[in-house]
Amino acid sequence: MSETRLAVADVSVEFTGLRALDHVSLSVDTGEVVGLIGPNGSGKTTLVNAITGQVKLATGTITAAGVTLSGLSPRAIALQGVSRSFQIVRLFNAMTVLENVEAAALAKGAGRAAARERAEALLDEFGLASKADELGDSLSYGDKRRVEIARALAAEPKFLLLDEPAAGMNDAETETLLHTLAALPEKRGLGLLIIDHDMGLIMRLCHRLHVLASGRTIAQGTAAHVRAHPAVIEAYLGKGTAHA
Ligand SMILES: Nc1ncnc2c1ncn2[C@@H]1O[C@H](COP(=O)(O)OP(=O)(O)OP(=O)(O)O)[C@@H](O)[C@H]1O
Repeated sequence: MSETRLAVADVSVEFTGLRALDHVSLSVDTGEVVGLIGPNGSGKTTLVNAITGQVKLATGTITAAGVTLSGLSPRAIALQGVSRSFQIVRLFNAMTVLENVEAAALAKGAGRAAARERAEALLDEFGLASKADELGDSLSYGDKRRVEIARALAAEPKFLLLDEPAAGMNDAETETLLHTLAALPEKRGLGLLIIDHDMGLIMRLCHRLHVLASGRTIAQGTAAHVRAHPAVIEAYLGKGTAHA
């Protein structure tokens, strides 16, 4: 079992009357960016929820750096070095940007001075230093998304899972985010799993792609391999959408 791998093995998730994930296996190694794509309702967010303990598994196991995550609480999973952002941003609106990021470092056990230092460095990295004292609630949508990623990183994760980080960003913001995210795996020694509907972003950022349709893996591999895969073409064209 690899000490540097997030491994999802044979995972199924069931909701009443619906198998949202059907025996899915996927891995993310340290230093790697893996894109999770697929049409609407294909199970992408459910897979991230399964990894972070928000939904129960009907089959399978999930390990991070050799530690079994399945069965642990979301908080215990976070403490094992798995951080995430949400499709719908969840900031502490009554706290400042700096406090939002600092809180995540404190929750992971950093002392006050170290947490402040870590939070300030992250705000710099994400172009948010000038907004440090603004309340979460007052930020633009793009800024909220950046704060959420900075907050996830404040926990110094081994694996970072991002659910549509570029949603609602304009082209310039997306471009800046692309460069920031691309640098993360090497700079911070982490593995990145990213869901996004922006295929330009996904194709440029990811080393490998994993494609879901109706809860099943239909293709995986490089962008070139996946783009040419008949099942992928059919899944997208069949639904009349290119939404990932
Ligand atoms: N808590 C839940 N209870 C019941 N059904 C759910 C729940 N969460 C998700 N589903 C269903 O599971 C399926 C997969 O949903 P999921 O949100 O994982 O898809 P997705 O690929 O992330 O979609 P999108 O691209 O639209 O965000 C959908 O049919 C969805 O309606």
